[in-house]
Amino acid sequence: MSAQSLSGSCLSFFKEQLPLQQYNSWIKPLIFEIDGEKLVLTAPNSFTLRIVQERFLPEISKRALPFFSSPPQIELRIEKRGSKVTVPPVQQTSSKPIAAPTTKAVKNPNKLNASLVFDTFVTGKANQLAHAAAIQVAETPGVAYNPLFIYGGVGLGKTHLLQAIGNLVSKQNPQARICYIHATNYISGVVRAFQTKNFDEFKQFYNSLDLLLIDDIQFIADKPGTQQEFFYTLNSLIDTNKQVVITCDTFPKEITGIEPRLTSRFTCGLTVAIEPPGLEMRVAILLQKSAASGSPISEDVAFFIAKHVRSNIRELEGALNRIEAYARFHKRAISIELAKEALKDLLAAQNKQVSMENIQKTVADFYRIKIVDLLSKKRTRVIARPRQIAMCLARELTQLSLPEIGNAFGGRDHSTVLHACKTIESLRNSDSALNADFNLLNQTLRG
Ligand SMILES: Nc1ncnc2c1ncn2[C@@H]1O[C@H](COP(=O)(O)OP(=O)(O)OP(=O)(O)O)[C@@H](O)[C@H]1O
Repeated sequence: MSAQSLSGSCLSFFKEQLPLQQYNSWIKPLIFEIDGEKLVLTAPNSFTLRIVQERFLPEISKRALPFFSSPPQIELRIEKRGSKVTVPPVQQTSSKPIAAPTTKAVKNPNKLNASLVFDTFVTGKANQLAHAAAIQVAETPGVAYNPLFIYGGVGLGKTHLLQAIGNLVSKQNPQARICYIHATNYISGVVRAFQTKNFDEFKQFYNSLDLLLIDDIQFIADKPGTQQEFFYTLNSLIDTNKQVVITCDTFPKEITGIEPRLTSRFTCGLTVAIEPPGLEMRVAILLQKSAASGSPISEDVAFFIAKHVRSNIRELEGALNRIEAYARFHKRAISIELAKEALKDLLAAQNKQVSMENIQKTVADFYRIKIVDLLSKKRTRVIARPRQIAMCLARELTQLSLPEIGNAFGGRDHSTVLHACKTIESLRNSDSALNADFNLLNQTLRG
């Protein structure tokens, strides 16, 4: 029996049971794989993963039973950059090669990527603080902000900045001992150190670094052994003025499953957000990327793409690549007409509006409140704030008018919706945790 039949069984079950928007958001993107006696489920992002874990796992386990000889172990993963984040062997890089602490020579996908430098990083309001902090840290490692903690949604440039810091430090000081590592690989290193009882070597390796760049730290959630080890590493490096830079998909205090002493250590240097880029910045990125690839596009075309691809920079790059490939294949120059043809599927998908039902359900799930409360007259902060966020998202993601939105939230006045939008806009500037929630919800709803 194959993973395909298992996936088919789950998909058809949930398609019948759930509203289409929910099915499309949470179930359809899942990848089902069978690995021996294990079911591996891969979700496109951590939010989807959390929702699946909380709401659908029992039913998925039930549906999986006939495909295994005993109740299967279920492993959850997140898909990243076209490949899945699993727990591969430890790899690290250094401007001066450093022996890996627990692995034999392996291919090194975590090597510093020479193209991810500050010169190719376009800046704008959404990332200028993070960019400035990154430059300062790269120019004076261990002195300015330690650790530097950069957080933001998927595909917004966190890895790029992390790598740019590594590349600049390496250029300025070729002797520096630098390690760029994805958190999943760090976890794997801890596991191997346990297995091979090689903790001294493991600790020694990390404690000897001049610069530790650790990507997507949220993956160490619910891994107490790794957290303990990382806590010691972090303290040891910071205490000896060695620079640590950490990236994460959310604000430190918002990561669940991480010990408070560690999250509090994360915030003792500088915490900066990267936000989704605005229209002009998306245009600037497209112009830069197309010029770098040798087929510069016009501003008109860049505006056209940027207006339609709003979720993140990785998707912007994807759209540009698709247009360039389409133009090459058809031997035509890039124009708005050609861009429309190349992005036909994407544009068609976008025309399907995000529904009010999906916004309310997603926000309620996210804040763990009931939809009826969201629509009720209750004014307690735990209900009122998510309600204002949902209204603000509805304004941004649907074509509905203010009175229509008010109506959908238990018959409220249009001025209440306007007030909610203004409140959230202002809070997004002053409350970084709320801003991160808003961005995550926005990205999830946009799909
Ligand atoms: N400001 C920018 N200027 C130019 N390119 C950018 C910028 N931000 C991101 N990119 C490009 O967008 C792509 C995605 O960025 P990156 O991998 O750094 O995102 P991320 O925030 O680490 O995402 P994830 O959370 O999925 O790991 C990369 O190819 C990167 O070079």
